[in-house]
Amino acid sequence: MSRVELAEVVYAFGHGADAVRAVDGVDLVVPEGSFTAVLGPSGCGKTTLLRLVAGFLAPQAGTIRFDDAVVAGPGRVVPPQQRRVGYVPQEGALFPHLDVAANIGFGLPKQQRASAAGRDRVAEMLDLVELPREYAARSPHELSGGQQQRVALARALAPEPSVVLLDEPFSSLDASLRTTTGRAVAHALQATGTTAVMVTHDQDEALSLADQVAVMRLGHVIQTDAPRDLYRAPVDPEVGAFVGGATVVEARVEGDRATFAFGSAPLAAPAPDGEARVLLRPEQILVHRSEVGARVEQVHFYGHDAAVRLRLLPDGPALVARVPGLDAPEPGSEVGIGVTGPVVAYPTTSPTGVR
Ligand SMILES: Nc1ncnc2c1ncn2[C@@H]1O[C@H](COP(=O)(O)OP(=O)(O)OP(=O)(O)O)[C@@H](O)[C@H]1O
Repeated sequence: MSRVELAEVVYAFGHGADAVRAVDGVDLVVPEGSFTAVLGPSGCGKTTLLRLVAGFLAPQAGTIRFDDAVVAGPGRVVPPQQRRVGYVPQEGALFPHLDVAANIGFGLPKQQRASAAGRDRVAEMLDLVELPREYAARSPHELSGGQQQRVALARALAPEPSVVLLDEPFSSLDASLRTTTGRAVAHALQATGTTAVMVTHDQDEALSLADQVAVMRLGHVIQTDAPRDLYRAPVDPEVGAFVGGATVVEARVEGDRATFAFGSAPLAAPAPDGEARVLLRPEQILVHRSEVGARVEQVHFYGHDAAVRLRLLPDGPALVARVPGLDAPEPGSEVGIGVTGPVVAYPTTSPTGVR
């Protein structure tokens, strides 16, 4: 398994004034054996980045390394088949005319495929992705979408690749299958110590499955962090809102605290004194029945919890709080609000702050 490193990688589609810089100077380190999610909205350059790592595209500038070996850089481009990359596409990836065993064995050396060692490897891979061994004889159309994606991962892992690349691998699955398949895939990658890069536009998927998340915007990677750190201290409010529910309110920073219209909170990270905006997560906003400070505008009940949309009285900004489902106040009622836990403050004048 390899560490993957991208340094100042650029790829533009088209030429001159019409060129689209899909990947615009990306730096990214994927540690050996880690699972990195590249997260960003549609069109931000995720797929292009993955195709550059796979070798389907060659960068116009910058360098891509697998461990110490340059696989793409000035004057050198190693073709995809020599990079030993496993690729798991969105769907429909399996060969429909081959059974599961032949699909999984496809990337193994020819002499190994029909041998006992090849059959053992297929069985081992089925175990790894938590599918019954009997499925080896099935055709892809006899499997559910989630099972097909597990087989696609087994096929990618069978030849022991340097790195596995996953391109929105669960996007065609329904919500519950997405979760179970995602967990099984993450578990198989971890069990084999595989270096993996997955692109996704789904923040829940990125935060729950990956060891580190690289957030992309307009061709740039703007933050790479462990899921918790990304959620707790996003580099700017836009990243904060992209990775979870967020309300941004005006505040004033003094020392290690931020004060805003309905209270104050300690800072999660140092920020300069003065005018600022703070990012509040819905679960940080507390609702008190005994006080009055905000009107409940809407309640979205999800069972285990509820999203409560509040308006600061008399005519202040809107906030969203997340409370245990059965504790949700009634729409139209008036409640008090507070904030728990540290907050991140962004100077109002920051070039990355919300304008
Ligand atoms: N073959 C192409 N020719 C011209 N422009 C392209 C081509 N492929 C992609 N682009 C442009 O490059 C940018 C990045 O595309 P890319 O497919 O990498 O984004 P993405 O983040 O993977 O999006 P999605 O989540 O929708 O797949 C977009 O602006 C897209 O329109």
